[in-house]
Amino acid sequence: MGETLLSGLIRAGRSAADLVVVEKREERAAELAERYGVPVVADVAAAAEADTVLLVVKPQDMADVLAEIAPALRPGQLLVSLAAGITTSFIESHVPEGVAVVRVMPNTPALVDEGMAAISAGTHCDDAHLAEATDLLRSVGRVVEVPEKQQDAVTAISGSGPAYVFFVVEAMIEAGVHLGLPRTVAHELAVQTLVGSAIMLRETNEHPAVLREQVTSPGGTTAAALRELEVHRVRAAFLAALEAARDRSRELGS
Ligand SMILES: NC(=O)C1=CN([C@@H]2O[C@H](COP(=O)(O)OP(=O)(O)OC[C@H]3O[C@@H](n4cnc5c(N)ncnc54)[C@H](OP(=O)(O)O)[C@@H]3O)[C@@H](O)[C@H]2O)C=CC1
Ligand SMILES: O=C(O)[C@@H]1CCC=N1
Repeated sequence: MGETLLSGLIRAGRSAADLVVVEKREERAAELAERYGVPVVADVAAAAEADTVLLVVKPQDMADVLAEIAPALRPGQLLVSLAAGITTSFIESHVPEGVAVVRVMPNTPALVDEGMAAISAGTHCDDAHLAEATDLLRSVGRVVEVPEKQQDAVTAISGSGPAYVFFVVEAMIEAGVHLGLPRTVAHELAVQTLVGSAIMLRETNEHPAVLREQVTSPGGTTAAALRELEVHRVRAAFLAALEAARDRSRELGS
């Protein structure tokens, strides 16, 4: 996720000289420096001099990283965390008083500048901090502000969401192959169907149920397929899946 954001910031015209990446593994550091022309350092504390620090480590590593970086932080700086589940109050309790914290839940379509990010302000965050975080994330897609208590649900829908979509496409390709289509053809049909449907959703602004009804001819093929999806409780499975993701996000933050 960190590299996705880094590449987006550079595409959006941020100067590589204004960025510093922290990467401890030498091989990976060399790869990032070569690919993006950014300075890459191994010492977390060295990056703490930046006005804005993005934290893109796993939730399980967050306490260790905060312990490393905290002594070098100063009030007024902005910390932007992209970690699932980690609350702004957890971060605030590990850094000096007055450091501003913004919690963000991004997603991987940021790689193609079609990301969806939800942001929530912590206690010491002013409008300028929130605007800076919004600006960073807007480089790679859309941004909404949500109350922090909604972030676990956001994680379940848009943070993890791309994986569900890829899973469905994968299942459609496998089904196409099962029906006798060459794999390359099944792949192209499924992917373009997804892209076309996604653009329709955004451009028509219609409810998905309306668009689904337009495909569903009375007594036709789509009705036959949708009946099977209902019999196999796909809608209920999505509800259970998103609840599991929401619960896991809460767990990661506790
Ligand atoms: N993947 C996704 O779709 C999304 C991820 N997120 C969040 O983004 C964060 C990163 O996730 P993801 O990119 O998938 O995970 P990765 O494991 O790919 O990335 C985590 C990175 O953190 C580095 N790291 C770990 N410990 C330290 C440390 N002490 N100092 C400096 N760097 C460290 C790792 O380096 P190394 O490889 O050398 O160990 C690795 O590059 C998570 O908190 C996740 O919740 C949020 C939304 C979507
Ligand atoms: O799977 C995860 O925990 C991360 C957070 C949202 C998407 N990926």
